[in-house]
Amino acid sequence: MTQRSQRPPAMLIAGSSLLALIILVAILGPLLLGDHAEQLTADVRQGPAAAHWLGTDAFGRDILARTLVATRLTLLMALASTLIASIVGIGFGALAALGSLRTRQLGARLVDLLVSYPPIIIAIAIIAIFNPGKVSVAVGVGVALVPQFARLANKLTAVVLTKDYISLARLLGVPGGRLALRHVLPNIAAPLLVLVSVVFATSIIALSGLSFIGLGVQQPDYDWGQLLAAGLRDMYQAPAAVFGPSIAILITGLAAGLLGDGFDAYFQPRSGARTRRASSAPLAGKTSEDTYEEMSCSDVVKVRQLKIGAGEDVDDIPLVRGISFHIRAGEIVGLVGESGSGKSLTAMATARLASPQLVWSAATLNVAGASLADPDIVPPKHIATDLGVVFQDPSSCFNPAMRLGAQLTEVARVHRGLAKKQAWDEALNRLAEVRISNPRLRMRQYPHELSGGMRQRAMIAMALLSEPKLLIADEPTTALDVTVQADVLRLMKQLTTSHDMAMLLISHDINVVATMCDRIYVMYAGSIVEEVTTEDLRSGHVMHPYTQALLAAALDSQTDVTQPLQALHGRPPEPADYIRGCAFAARCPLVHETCLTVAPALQRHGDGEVSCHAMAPATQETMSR
Ligand SMILES: Nc1ncnc2c1ncn2[C@@H]1O[C@H](COP(=O)(O)OP(=O)(O)OP(=O)(O)O)[C@@H](O)[C@H]1O
Repeated sequence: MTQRSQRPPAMLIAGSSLLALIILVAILGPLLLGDHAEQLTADVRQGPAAAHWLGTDAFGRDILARTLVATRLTLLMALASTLIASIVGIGFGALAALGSLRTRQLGARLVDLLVSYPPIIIAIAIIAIFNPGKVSVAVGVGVALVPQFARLANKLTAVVLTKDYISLARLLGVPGGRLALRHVLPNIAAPLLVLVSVVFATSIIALSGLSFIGLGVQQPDYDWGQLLAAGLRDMYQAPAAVFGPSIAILITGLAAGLLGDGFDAYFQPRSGARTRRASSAPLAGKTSEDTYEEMSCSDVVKVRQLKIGAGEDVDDIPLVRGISFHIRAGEIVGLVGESGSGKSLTAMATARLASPQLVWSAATLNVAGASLADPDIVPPKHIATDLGVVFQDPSSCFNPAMRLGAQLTEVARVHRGLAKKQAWDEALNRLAEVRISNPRLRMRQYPHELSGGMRQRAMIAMALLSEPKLLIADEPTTALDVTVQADVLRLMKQLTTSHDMAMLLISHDINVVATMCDRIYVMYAGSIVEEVTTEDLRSGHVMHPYTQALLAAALDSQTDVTQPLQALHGRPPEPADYIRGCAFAARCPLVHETCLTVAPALQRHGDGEVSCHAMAPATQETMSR
């Protein structure tokens, strides 16, 4: 991802000016000096003189003229090598990263293997197969430099694919080719452009070196490498003969280097990124529309026994351990818990956006009327419209290489099939609705030109454009300044009412969910330990010792700030350390023998549910004795 500084740096101007001059020489040299360079004279092996500034060669030909004429062939070969290396390398590296887990692993290994071979050996092997000549040397050097592009493109693509705007693009149903061209390529272009200039300079040196040792350009053609070889043979009689081609190689290398450094300075890593929706991750195989099923109840989401694991099997390294929840139409449901409890994974799996590195299963996964519990089923297209996602970090959710207007209108066009003008007006209306100042100006700006609060509002506007039935908001205000947090939360609550949508709000802040939600699920170590209504939460009627501890540790307007807060000591266990019993046992003030060996089941409690042995009547009796 790239961010342009206001002005092209001096290096970029110097590099491109120098290269333009060299290209001019390459165009005009053979036209104006072609005959002169071939002219045989009796003045053989002469030093520099007024008639021949760099002297003459063994046939009395003017070395300066030959150097200038050779510019065209040398540049054309370097250009061909660079094009072969970049097109094949970027294509291979990016496609390998975009493929399935197995393709990615294989691709990465192959790239590592190729990089370990010295390029010059690969080039010589190819030339040996096709015989020395200008075509074989250009192809040989090009192929030899493919791994450099492949490795960089592979690594950059892998990084870009972790960005939220890619997840959202997938949810949007953007096809693979378009995803690669519009969302991946522009965001990996800057470092690749720098590499292009480096490889261009490298290929000139490699091509000249191969011509120098007789494996490159053959008579009667000549390039700088061949002129250098001829000059070296006559060096003792006419030492100036090597100056021409050497200086030409040096100046061209310098121009490419300046251009590369200039690009590097011009394109800074950009902090922003942009949103769109995504179809779920692994999605191959069966088609999806047939999986559509009407749900008889008012639930927008119904999940039963959702398990997510990081091993071969969902139970190997369990991250989410068989949780069940539901969200009714128009309802705001909170998912609260400490960092690492599995909130984001739950939300992403619900949207079928779980990372392809993870395995998951669910007895039921009904979202907006579609049954998505089979990981091999491609979610139907309407899921992309019915689900909106607002991520924690607004800067990672916009494509930094596209203006806000282009990104917003794309959502309206893809989701709702609106014409360009209509989509533009719709996007403007949404920006105004989320109270972004001067929406017309913002539409023309890049994401990095907006403040964090504005970007978050823009992301909400983008999510609204598809008119979703459910908005998943993953810590939507955590990255914002406290002064705008409350404002954004208030706005989101208003929007759920005005757009008649449900919301799954993820937060580690129990005060936030208590203010925003109708119902709250409390998560701990990959399990839901309590479901509680807002009224009960606000009045402190919570049953699980963990929920009680979260409430006690929270600061709100009623907190007596003269008294220390009751911190919850210790840390949640790592997934690999989950015990058979209750995961909270090590931190629980009510811990009992049973807690260490038997996992507590969820049981109804008032309007909610709780999973704690201390709440079970039998255990309560035991404990009170
Ligand atoms: N792709 C992954 N591979 C392996 N483990 C993962 C992956 N993604 C998340 N995890 C692990 O899963 C657990 C739950 O992560 P998750 O992001 O859902 O937590 P969270 O409750 O949302 O926390 P936070 O508020 O910090 O985001 C953590 O232990 C995390 O390290």
